[in-house]
Amino acid sequence: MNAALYRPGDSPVHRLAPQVKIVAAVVAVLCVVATPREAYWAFGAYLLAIGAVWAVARTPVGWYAPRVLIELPFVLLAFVLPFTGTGERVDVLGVSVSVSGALAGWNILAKGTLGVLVSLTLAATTAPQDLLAGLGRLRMPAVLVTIATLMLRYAEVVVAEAKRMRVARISRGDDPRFLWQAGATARGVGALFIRSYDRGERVHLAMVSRGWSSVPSPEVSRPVRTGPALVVERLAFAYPDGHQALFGVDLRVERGERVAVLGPNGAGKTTFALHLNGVLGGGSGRIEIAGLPVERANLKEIRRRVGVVFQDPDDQLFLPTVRQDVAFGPTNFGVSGPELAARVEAALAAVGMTEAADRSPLHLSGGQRRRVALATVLACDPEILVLDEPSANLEPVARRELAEVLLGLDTTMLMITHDLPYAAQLCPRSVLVDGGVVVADGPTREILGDAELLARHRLELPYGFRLD
Ligand SMILES: Nc1ncnc2c1ncn2[C@@H]1O[C@H](COP(=O)(O)OP(=O)(O)OP(=O)(O)O)[C@@H](O)[C@H]1O
Repeated sequence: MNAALYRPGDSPVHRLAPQVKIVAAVVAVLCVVATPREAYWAFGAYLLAIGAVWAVARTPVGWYAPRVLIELPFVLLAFVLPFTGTGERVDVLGVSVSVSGALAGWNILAKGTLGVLVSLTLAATTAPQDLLAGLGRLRMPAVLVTIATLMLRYAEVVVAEAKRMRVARISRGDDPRFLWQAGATARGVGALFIRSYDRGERVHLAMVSRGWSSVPSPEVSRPVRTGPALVVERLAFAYPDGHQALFGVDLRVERGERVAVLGPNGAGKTTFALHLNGVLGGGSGRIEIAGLPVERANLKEIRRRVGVVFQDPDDQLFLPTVRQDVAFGPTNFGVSGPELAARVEAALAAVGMTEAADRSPLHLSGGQRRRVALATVLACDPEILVLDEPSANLEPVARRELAEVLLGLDTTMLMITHDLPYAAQLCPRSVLVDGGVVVADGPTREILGDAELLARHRLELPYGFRLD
């Protein structure tokens, strides 16, 4: 939705500092609100001023027209008030209308419309992340900036989920235009909010894992890196609802190793991965990344070192363009200017998505999104790359191309996968997780060659696949 509200451009209005535009918009709205409702000339002047800003911003009236529909509730209220108001009444075309009700309706309609137009003008000429940066520069309380950031993404999530559910309903013979489908529509709205809440939470986790923080964090320190890339000792964790997902995981990974994390559904693989850069925590045990303990004081540095590519690329992508999404992580880690541009270009080139830099991630195919999601993490230049189901939903060619990209990286890699041939191709070593513990650890070929071990943990090689 934020992409739908923002209309990229290069006008003087677009180039104005976002904090200046935010202050101007707030002042404009306050002036509108304080204007006496009988000062009709003033409302006309406001409208002219807004029109002048549109002209300078080169945003046509047609761009605003459909979006102005969000003020529909104001219009309905303004329409009802003249009929329900009390006090002196007059006849208009044979209908009795309350004078004070009509004035109240006009007041709401005029001020509501102007307020909405000012907000739309701000949103149309300022990219969402610039708006958030502007709020930050205005020293808005961090909690408000956090809420605004998440509201933007949440709005987008709700719209995307609604579209998907609508398509799914129509494809099963439902026609949401008909009134008798209202019951199904209402149930759909309930499901929509639950689903979008879940996704909103996952998006939040993905943002946090790329160094996003609502509160200013200390500069990233770069302590000397010593020892193995990763050491995990007796890691145990229960979710807030009491469900124990990890029961004491032990793992040691040397630098440059590529390790597959295998295991049946619900084994605890994703829960484990989310601990590696402190997105989940609060259990017991110890994790060290290149000698640095994963604990609150080190989280920024840990998240720079450990990049997690989430299972669903839609959780990872939330900005209007691919380029902005790829720049999100490094920006959080303090990279800017030419270095930032170079990182973004290099990450997009590594995954073969340079051409898509200025497209909306929402308009890409599943395979392309997966590659961009990988680029968003590569741009952070992590020492350890954690991939959750990288080959899921990929067509064979995209799957092979992704394998080539991954084989070309020299980072330490942990790859959670159900795709056993992919594990065999990419990872010399595998760990098998089940019931929240590591049940086997060794060369991938040995683990995949042990049919009994695989069967005990609900794993099997695909039909026709042979280990050479
Ligand atoms: N937010 C949550 N709250 C409570 N329990 C959860 C939550 N997320 C996961 N679990 C539970 O924790 C256990 C481990 O889940 P996890 O997602 O880590 O498994 P997984 O090995 O990644 O599974 P899959 O292969 O299906 O992705 C499961 O039993 C799951 O139901």
